[in-house]
Amino acid sequence: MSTLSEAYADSPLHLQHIIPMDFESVQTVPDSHSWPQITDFPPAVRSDEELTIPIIDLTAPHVVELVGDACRTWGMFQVTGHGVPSILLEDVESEARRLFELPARQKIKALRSPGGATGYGAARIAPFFSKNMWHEGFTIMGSSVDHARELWPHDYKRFCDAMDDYQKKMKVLSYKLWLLILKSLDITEEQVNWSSSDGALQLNSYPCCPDPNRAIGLAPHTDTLLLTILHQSNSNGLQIFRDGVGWVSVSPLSGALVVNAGDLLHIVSNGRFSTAYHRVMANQACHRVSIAYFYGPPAESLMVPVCETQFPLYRSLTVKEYISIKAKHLEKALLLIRI
Ligand SMILES: C=C1C[C@]23C[C@H]1CC[C@H]2[C@@]12CCC[C@@](C)(C(=O)O1)[C@H]2[C@@H]3C(=O)O
Ligand SMILES: O=C(O)CCC(=O)C(=O)O
Ligand SMILES: [Fe+2]
Repeated sequence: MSTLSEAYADSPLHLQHIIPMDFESVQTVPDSHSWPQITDFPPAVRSDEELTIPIIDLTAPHVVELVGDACRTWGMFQVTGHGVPSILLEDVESEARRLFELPARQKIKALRSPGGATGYGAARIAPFFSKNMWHEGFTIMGSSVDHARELWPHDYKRFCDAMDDYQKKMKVLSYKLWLLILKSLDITEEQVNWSSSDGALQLNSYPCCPDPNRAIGLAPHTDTLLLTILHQSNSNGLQIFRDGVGWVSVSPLSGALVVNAGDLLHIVSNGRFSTAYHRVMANQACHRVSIAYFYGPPAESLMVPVCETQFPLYRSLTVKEYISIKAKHLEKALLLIRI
C-alpha cells in the first residue's frame, strides 16, 4: 500500500525549487521574485452576489442544497457552525507563526528533501513558474515529530500536539462535508469505491512584502485532492477566479473556514462541481499565515466519474496516478485525462 506522502516522493524536485528566500534579509523585491504584471480584476461593476462567495451555516436546514449550489457555481464557500473550537484555530495559527518567525538558518534544518513531501519549503508548484513566490510553507502528513524536533530539539511537543489535534478535527469535519457533497450529487457512499481517507496539513506564510504590486503570494492554481479546508485568519489576500467575472477576493470572516473543491472532486462529480482556481496576493502591511487541510482518498483508490445521466468526461485513474500526471503537467492534467 502506498501513502499520499509516497505518491509525492515519485516526483523529486530540485533544491532551487524547495529553498525559500530569506525574506527577513531583503528590503526590496529582487528580480527573482518580480512578476511581470499582476492583474487585479474585476474592472466592471458587479452585483454583490457575483463578488461574494457563499457563506453556509452547517446547521442550517437546507445545507445539502446550499453546498451543492456553491460547489457548482464557485467551487468554494465559507462555513460557519462547523464545530471547530476557536481556541484551537488560534492555537494552530500561533504555533505556525512561531515556526515561521524562526531565523532562516533554523527553518532550513527542517527542509523538505527533494524526494520528500513533508517539512519546510517553497510551494510544490514552484517549478512551473519562472519567478519565485512571496511564500514559504511547512507540510505535515500524519505526525510532525521528526521535522518539529529538527526545529525545536527540546520544545517540539507544543507544536506537535496542536497539529495532531487540528488534523483530527479536520478529518472529522472533512468527512461531514464529504457526506453533504455526496448527497448533493446524489451519490451513495457505496458508489465510490474507497472508504477511509488520507490528508495533509499545509502551514502557509506570506511575509510582509515591500512592493506587493510586483510580487505574488501564491501563484494561481487548483488544489489536487477532493476538498480543502482553509483557516485564513483575518488578513486579505486570497482570491478565486470566476469565469466571466475575474479575480474575486475571499474576505476573511471571523471564525469561518473556507472550503474549496479540488481536482479529484471535479473528476468524481464528472465535471458537475468546479475545482476552484485561486491565488494569494502579496501584502505590505501584515504577515499572513494560513492553515490548509487537504482531504482525499488513500493513494491507491480508483477515481471513477459518477453521473447517471452523462457519459464519463474523464477516464478512471488512481489518486497516485493523478498526482504524478499533475506533478508533470500542472493545470493541463485535467485535459490530459479527458475522454
Ligand atoms: C497533499 C498535498 C496538496 C499540495 C501538495 C501536497 C502537500 C502540499 C499541498 C500544496 C499547498 C500549497 C498549494 C499546492 C498547490 C502546493 O504547491 O502544495 C498544494 C498541493 C496541491 O493541492 O496540489
Ligand atoms: O493562503 C491561502 O489563503 C491559500 C492557500 C492555498 O491555496 C493552499 O494552501 O493551497
Ligand atoms: Fe490552494
